[in-house]
Parts: sequence; structure tokens; C-alpha cells
Amino acid sequence: MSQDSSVPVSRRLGRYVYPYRWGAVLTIVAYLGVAGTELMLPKLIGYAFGEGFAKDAFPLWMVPVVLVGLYVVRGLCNFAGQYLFHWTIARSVLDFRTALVEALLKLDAQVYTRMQPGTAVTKVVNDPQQILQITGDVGMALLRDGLPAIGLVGYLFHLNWQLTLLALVVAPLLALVMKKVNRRIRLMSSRSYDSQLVLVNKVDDITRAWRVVRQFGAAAFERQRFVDAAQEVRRYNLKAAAAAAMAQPMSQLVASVGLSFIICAALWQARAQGTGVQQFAEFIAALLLLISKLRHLSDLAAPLTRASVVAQGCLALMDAPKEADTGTQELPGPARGDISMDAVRLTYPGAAQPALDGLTLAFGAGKTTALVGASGAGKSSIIHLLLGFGHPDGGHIRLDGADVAALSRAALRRQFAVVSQDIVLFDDSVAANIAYAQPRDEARLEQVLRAAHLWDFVQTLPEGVETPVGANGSKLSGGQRQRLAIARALYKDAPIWIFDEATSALDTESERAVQQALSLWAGRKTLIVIAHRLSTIRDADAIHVMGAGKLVETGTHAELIARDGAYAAMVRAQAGEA
Ligand SMILES: Nc1ncnc2c1ncn2[C@@H]1O[C@H](COP(=O)(O)OP(=O)(O)OP(=O)(O)O)[C@@H](O)[C@H]1O
Repeated sequence: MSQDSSVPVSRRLGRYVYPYRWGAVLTIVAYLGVAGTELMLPKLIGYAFGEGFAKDAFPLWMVPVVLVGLYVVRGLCNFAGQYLFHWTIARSVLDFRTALVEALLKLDAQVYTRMQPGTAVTKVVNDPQQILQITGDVGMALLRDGLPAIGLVGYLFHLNWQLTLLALVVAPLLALVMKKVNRRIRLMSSRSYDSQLVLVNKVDDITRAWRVVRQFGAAAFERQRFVDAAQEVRRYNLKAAAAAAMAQPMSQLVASVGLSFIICAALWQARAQGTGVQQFAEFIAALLLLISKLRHLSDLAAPLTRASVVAQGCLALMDAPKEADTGTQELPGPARGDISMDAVRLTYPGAAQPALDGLTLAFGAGKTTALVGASGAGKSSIIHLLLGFGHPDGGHIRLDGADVAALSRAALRRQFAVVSQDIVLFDDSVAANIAYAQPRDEARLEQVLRAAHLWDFVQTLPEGVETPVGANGSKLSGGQRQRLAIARALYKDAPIWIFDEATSALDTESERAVQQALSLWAGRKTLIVIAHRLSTIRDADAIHVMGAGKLVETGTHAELIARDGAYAAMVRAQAGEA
């Protein structure tokens, strides 16, 4: 949790508006200009009719000049007010969104396992605009109705301070009623917001899993799930609207109690002290005007509460645990690639069993080391720790003798190129996916495309290397996606290469690409291969066999076959399957 979580929401949002405060101030000035010209209009018309009938009055051409001039000034002020208002909001939203995406990029790995992509999209893209737009609109309405309300209170004091004080007696009652109404609005808005996130994630699921949905003929099922979730949103939105609709009648009810109270008191005062009817009428007229302003102000409670609920959602994302990057040590250049794990333990939050249970093993520099073992044995968890996505609960991991925990995450991750089980591609071109976040070098691009056996395929694409690959590479085949990921890893040219082989069978050409990539690097890079098909790793310098988070046995293929243990049994089992 960040320290910021104890700072009030309004103050935290204010930080994003503060740099553009002059925009806000000028907006107010512009709107004061609009109000000023509006006030001048009746005055000028009165003047024109009052003075204009005399023979030697002002020349007639002044009428259109002044009138049109006034409207021009009013129009300019109005335009400037709107423009400055949106300028301030847009700038603040940009900064707020940027801060949110920065937080998103630094989240702890565990947070991603809990958060659906739709939630992140809503919080980073939609919510900041909604929050600051509502807050801005409410601010403008406060200026429009709040300032005159304060003026009216002053005027009432001027007219009759005793009666005004009496009128203010209902203020605490009004505050109490509004507090109760607001609490209900907050509760319902918060439920509506949560249910809306559920709805967003349903759409996210439908889009992401469209193949599964169709395969299972589950369109009607998904539709119903969506409608159920949408019903929840509707229900809470209606409840929030009903709570908001209570604000005006309740505040008016309290005001009417106060008003009747005051009329009685004023009549009593008038009868006793003989106050004139005019003064009394003026007082009541001003009071009625004040009540009408309060009516508008009470309507602001609902949007403001909604904005505060949404803001809390965004700020919760900002406060979510960040990846700890306490290591400060840098590596001067590429690592040699000597990795050792010493009595490493890892238990994921909420897991009953440790994923790694006192694991001790090594990956030699420039060697090809394979990790094999049953599903869930802990192979990916080793990679998880090597890349610094998590921290061991016990033991040490060393890279070239340096404790990995002491290295900065950036220095550590620069040493690795990874082809993971789940290939993740960006909705961008072939080239952009390969030279991801790195300077583009055409010759190198061709070289890695050829090495990954993709060059010929890419030549057949309509736009060559500039062809978009679709959402997560959906326009490519499974094998092509895998080879693209290999090309990306080749392009990164890191000293340690991790290949987490997919369990699904590769087509022959992809398998050949994998084999060639492995042989291309064998002896030159430190290779860590998580293998499911043992044929891939026959030539490995060492094979670590894992079981239940522990190292079961280790050796070369020949040694392990000779030992006739777990590895030999796995080889026999796969030979039987083949
Ligand atoms: N984020 C997580 N939270 C909780 N438990 C996890 C998490 N990731 C993995 N596990 C658990 O840790 C154990 C080891 O998982 P790991 O992914 O390392 O196995 P693996 O050997 O790579 O399996 P596979 O060959 O199927 O990929 C499993 O029991 C798994 O359920």
C-alpha cells in the first residue's frame, strides 16, 4: 500500500489539476465575463429606453455597435470559458491516465493474476475522463449556484440578521438529511461501479474466448450471463438514481419546515415591532431564491458521489502493491550466464504447498540445461524467480556469483531472452513484434527472420514485415506465432535464453526452427530449456528432473538412462506414446 492511500481522494485528484490551475482560474474569469455581459444587457436596454427618446441623445448607430459588441464579447467569453474548461480537464486527464498506466506497468506479478484486463482498461482509459469531467461540471455548477447562494445569505443577513440566524437553525438538519441520502447514494454507486466492472470483464471474456464460445455453442449461455450481469448494473444504477432523487425532495422538505418557521417568526416580529410589509416581502423573496439555489446544489450530490466512488477505484489501482525493485547493483555488460539456485523455496500466496521446496541446482554458463518433470513440478516457477517476477521465501539465486536480489530488475532482465509457453504478441506489425522496444535494424531483422524460418512466409504477406499480426497474433498459425517469438528472442540477443516449450505438439517446421535455434546457440549462450518432448533435449549438457518442487535427479541423457530412474521412466512412457 502506498502512503498516499491515507490522503483524501479530492486532494489526490487535485494534484493532477494543480499544474493547470491557471486554466481553471481563467475559465472562471471567462464565465464571470459571460455573467457580466448578461447583467449589462438589461441595464443597456433600460438606458436606451430611458435616455434614447431625447432628440440630442446618443447617435442611433451606437445601438447595433454596442449590442452586437456586447454579444461578441459574450460569445468570446463563452467560447474561452468552454475551451479553457476542456483544456484544463483534458490536460489533467492525460496526467492522471499516465500516472495510472505507470502504476499498472509496475504492479506486482501477483496483482496481474487477480486482475482482469477489462478492469485495467476501464480504470486507466474510461474512469479518469469520467471523474474529472463530472468534478469539473460540478465545480462549474457550484460557481453558478453556490456563489449566488453565498451572496444571498449575506443579503439576508443585511436585511434581517435575527431572522437569518433563525433560518440557519435548519442548516444542521439539512446537513444530516443530506449525509444520510449521500451515504445511500455512495453505497449504491459503489455497487453499481463494481457490477459494471464485472460486466466489462464479461465482454472481455466473450471477445477473448470467442472460439471456445462458438465451439461449445455457448452464444445463448454467454448472452444470458451478460444479461444477468447487466441486470445487476441496471438494478444498482436505478437504486443509486432513486437515492439521488431523494436529495431534492428531502432538502426541500427541510427547507419548507425552515421557511414556515421563519414566516411565522417574521410575521410575529412585524406585528410586534411594526416592520414594514416591503422589508418582509424582500426577505421572503430572497429566502425563496436561496432555497431554489439550494435545490440545484442538492442535485450535485449524486454525480459528485459517483465521481468519488470511481476515483477510489482508480486510486486503488494506483495503490496496489508494486513490484519490489530494491536491488541497486548493475551489470557492466552481458552476464557470463552462470546461474545457481541454493535451497530455494517459493510458496505462492494462498497456496497450500510450496511450488519450490528447498531447490538446489545450477545452470552452467554456455551450457544447455534442460528442465523436465511432471506438470506442476515447479519448472515455470524457476523461470518466474529467475526473471525476478517473484522473490524466494528462502534460499539464494546467484547470477555469475552475484545475488540476484541485489541486482536491479532491469539489469537482471536484460540478461534473458524468453520464449514462453503462452506466446504473447502485440497488435502490431511483424517487425514491431520482433524489434519490440528496441531500435530497428533491417539487416538484423532479416537475419533473425531467416534463422526462425519465417523469412519466406513473411515475403508472402501483403505488406511484408509491416503486415499487422492481429490481436495477439491471431492472423498467424500456432507455429508461426512460436517462430515469431523465437525471432523476437533472437533479436534481443541476450546472454541467457529460456525456452519454455509448449505442451501442444509443434508442426515439423516449427520444431525444426526450435531445434535449429537451440543448436545455433548451443555452446555460445546459456540455454535453459523446459522440455515436454524429451527428444528436444537429448543433446543437453545437463538434464534436471523435477518432482513436487524438488530436484529428483540430474545428469546427461545417457547418465540418466543408465540410472533407470524417473527420467528413464519418462522416456519409456513417451516412446510408448509415440
Ligand atoms: N500464480 C500462482 N499462484 C498460485 N499457485 C501457482 C501460481 N503459479 C503456479 N502455481 C502453482 O505452483 C505449482 C508449480 O507450478 P509451475 O507452473 O511452476 O509448474 P510447471 O512444472 O511449470 O508445470 P507445467 O509443466 O504444467 O507448466 C503448481 O502446483 C501450480 O498450481
